[in-house]
Amino acid sequence: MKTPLVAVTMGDGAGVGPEVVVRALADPEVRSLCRPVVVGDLRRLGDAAHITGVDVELRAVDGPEAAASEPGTIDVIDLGLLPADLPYGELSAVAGDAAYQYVKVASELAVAGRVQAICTAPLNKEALHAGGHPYPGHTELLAELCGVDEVSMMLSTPTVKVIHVTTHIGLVDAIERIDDALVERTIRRGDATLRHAGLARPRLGVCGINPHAGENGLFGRGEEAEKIVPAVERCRADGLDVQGPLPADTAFYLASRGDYDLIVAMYHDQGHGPVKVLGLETGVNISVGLPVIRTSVDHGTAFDIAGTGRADAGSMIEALRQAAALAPSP
Ligand SMILES: NC(=O)C1=CN([C@@H]2O[C@H](COP(=O)(O)OP(=O)(O)OC[C@H]3O[C@@H](n4cnc5c(N)ncnc54)[C@H](O)[C@@H]3O)[C@@H](O)[C@H]2O)C=CC1
Ligand SMILES: NCC(=O)COP(=O)(O)O
Repeated sequence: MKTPLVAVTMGDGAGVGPEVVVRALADPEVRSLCRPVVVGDLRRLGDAAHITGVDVELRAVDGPEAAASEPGTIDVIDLGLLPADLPYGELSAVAGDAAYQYVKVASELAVAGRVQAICTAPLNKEALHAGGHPYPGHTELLAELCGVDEVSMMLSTPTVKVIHVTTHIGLVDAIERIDDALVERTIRRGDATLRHAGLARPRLGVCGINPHAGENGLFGRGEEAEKIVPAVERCRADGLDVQGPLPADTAFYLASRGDYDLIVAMYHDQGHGPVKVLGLETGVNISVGLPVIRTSVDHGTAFDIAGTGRADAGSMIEALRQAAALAPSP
């Protein structure tokens, strides 16, 4: 049986993206699960193979259809956008623009059905902006490229999964943006995703916004009652197994001991903080609501170690595993 074709974007060439990509794609287990094709710069990937000591042949291909399964070869759609002397660990508008172009090509391949999933290495948001693409991140960029209005960010680890109601906006704006309709749509997207993954009736815990979920009006301005309770009630009325609003700190403790399959976080750091504490190696970022499958590493460009060969590829390997698991049959 053929494994799914996955377009792997190289991310920001000044960061650890090329290193985690070559390390992950040399992993025999990854190659038994999918046929990857990297969208990036072949020369930079060669540099990364040298830095990491990964013994691999890099091969330029015109399209994903030629992608091989063997771990000894990495197939690359070479956009050739980066200068040979691009420094590691420094913000670069050229690398930011290139990272955008890789995602654009990968999304076109996915929308055309030429790959079954996209898996992204990290881009640097400041570089992306400096390169002329003012998107908050991949999620919003892919939503626009795929013609979708709203996408949710899910972080998945073996113990805790979390979906976010808001992500890359300021905290004051996030609280302003949260309303019961957005909370409800996020709950339903999370529930549907876990059902699709095989859970018959996922158990969801919904965080409050304020400390102790407002402690019955002691803290905050009644945001829980106004923005969260109606959404939870509507979802429960439809038979979803949803509890909340819960104190966010307790919600993550309860999820870690197995009481919930998915936590619904109201804003970026509420969901990301607990997941990052579990380690960078196993976390995967999954876009929920796109017409294509997209997974990503759960870490950033790590400019402090880029070019040193120290980058751990665990998150990239897990992101590729999840991409292969979620992808439709080729
Ligand atoms: N999927 C994506 O495209 C993501 C992109 N970013 C972007 O990355 C940039 C840097 O973000 P930071 O907050 O500094 O986080 P970061 O994840 O790049 O770095 C935080 C710390 O973790 C370490 N680290 C990260 N990845 C590692 C790996 N694979 N192996 C070993 N150590 C690793 C770094 O060396 C650093 O000490 C920002 O522009 C941010 O927006 C951040 C998260 C995800
Ligand atoms: N905090 C997660 C992150 O920054 C990744 O965002 P995206 O690029 O996947 O939208």
